[in-house]
Amino acid sequence: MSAEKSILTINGGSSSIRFAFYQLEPAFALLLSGKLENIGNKNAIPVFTDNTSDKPELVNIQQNTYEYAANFLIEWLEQRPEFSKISGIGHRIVQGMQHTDPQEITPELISYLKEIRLYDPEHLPEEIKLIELFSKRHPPLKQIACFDTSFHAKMPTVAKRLPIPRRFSEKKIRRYGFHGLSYAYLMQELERQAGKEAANGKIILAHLGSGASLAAVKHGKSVETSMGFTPASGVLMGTRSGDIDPGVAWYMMQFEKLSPKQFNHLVNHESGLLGISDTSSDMRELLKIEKADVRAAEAIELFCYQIKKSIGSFAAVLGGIDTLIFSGGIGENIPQIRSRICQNLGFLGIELDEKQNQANASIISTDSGKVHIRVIATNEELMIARLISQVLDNIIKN
Ligand SMILES: Nc1ncnc2c1ncn2[C@@H]1O[C@H](COP(=O)(O)OP(=O)(O)O)[C@@H](O)[C@H]1O
Ligand SMILES: CC(=O)OP(=O)(O)O
Ligand SMILES: [Mg+2]
Repeated sequence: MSAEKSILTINGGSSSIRFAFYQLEPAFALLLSGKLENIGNKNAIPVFTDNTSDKPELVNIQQNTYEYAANFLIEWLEQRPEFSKISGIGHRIVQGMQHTDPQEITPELISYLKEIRLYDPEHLPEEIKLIELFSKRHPPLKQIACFDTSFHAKMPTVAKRLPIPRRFSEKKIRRYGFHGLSYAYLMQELERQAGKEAANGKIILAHLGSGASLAAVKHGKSVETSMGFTPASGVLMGTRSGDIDPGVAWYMMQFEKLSPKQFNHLVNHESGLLGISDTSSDMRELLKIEKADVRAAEAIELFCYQIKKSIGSFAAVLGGIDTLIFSGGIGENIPQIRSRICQNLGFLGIELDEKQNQANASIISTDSGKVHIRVIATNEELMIARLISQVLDNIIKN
């Protein structure tokens, strides 16, 4: 691969798009990165930030639709000198069902993703839109899909099963798990920081962002994770309910007369921290008001409680725990939340060093605590770049 070559990574979510340009040789120098946030959020203006500049550019996007925001971003990217040098674009694709390995995005793959796009209406439609916009404007550019499910693809069958009639497993309706690009990056980073032996142990990874999940990893392999068939499941999140009694779905449809679309909106956009607090999906905001507003306090309490429960059950699955890793916007930046999650987990060997924790240090466990507790900043974009570098040469040759 030529020394000039670089790639663009795109991480498109339901309300944000993150991007990064990486040089491939020397690998993986970051050339430019940024994000567009608040797309489609009723009360917020989408904001575009260029992270790498000395004077970060902050632009308010006038029209709050995904279409407009995506077009704005693509036009902005095209004007960067870095764009003319890219040899491919890597996309994070949240759900691909049986597709898990990084692969070229072909017309066949796009039509398959379109078939399943409403399985995850919060991520897939927007991800497909971005791919199609790039291919319309730059047909020769290779685009590569990197699936968020890949990290969990070899979970034991028992962890993949859903206890519904067998015929649905033929339709591949099962547990998949997500945030896999983040988990793969955290595992590589753990090995780099703590060595092979640590990365081979019993590990619980907590990716706590506006979407949140946990994974249990043994001998480097995912054995359990909190999300299942869609990223609406597992622990409660910023606006997502996480797991709820299936009977609640019945109640909502039968008695509250919610349509499937309205139910999806309820569990993905009106629930979680926002639903309980009635105020905000943003943990920082809730922490500011929790003393004065019991609803905010209750939302935070339930978040920490559910994550604590997941840690306990994952420790049971793993038969112990050697390392606990906090990541994502909340996991990386909010000591009070880490502290509340870890409270009373001493029986598992989880003991926080509060001074280190308050300092957001990379190791936040006490010397005597059996479990190594770490804070690692995740980097899904860099993981996409690493994955692409392994397949791009072959894709270009073919
Ligand atoms: N620098 C920060 N300091 C404190 N909290 C943060 C910070 N960055 C993000 N958060 C919190 O993390 C959550 C968003 O996480 P993030 O990982 O940025 O979300 P996303 O899933 O969209 O990538 C919000 O609840 C926010 O309050
Ligand atoms: C899989 C998932 O939930 O992703 P995000 O947190 O980016 O919404
Ligand atoms: Mg995220």
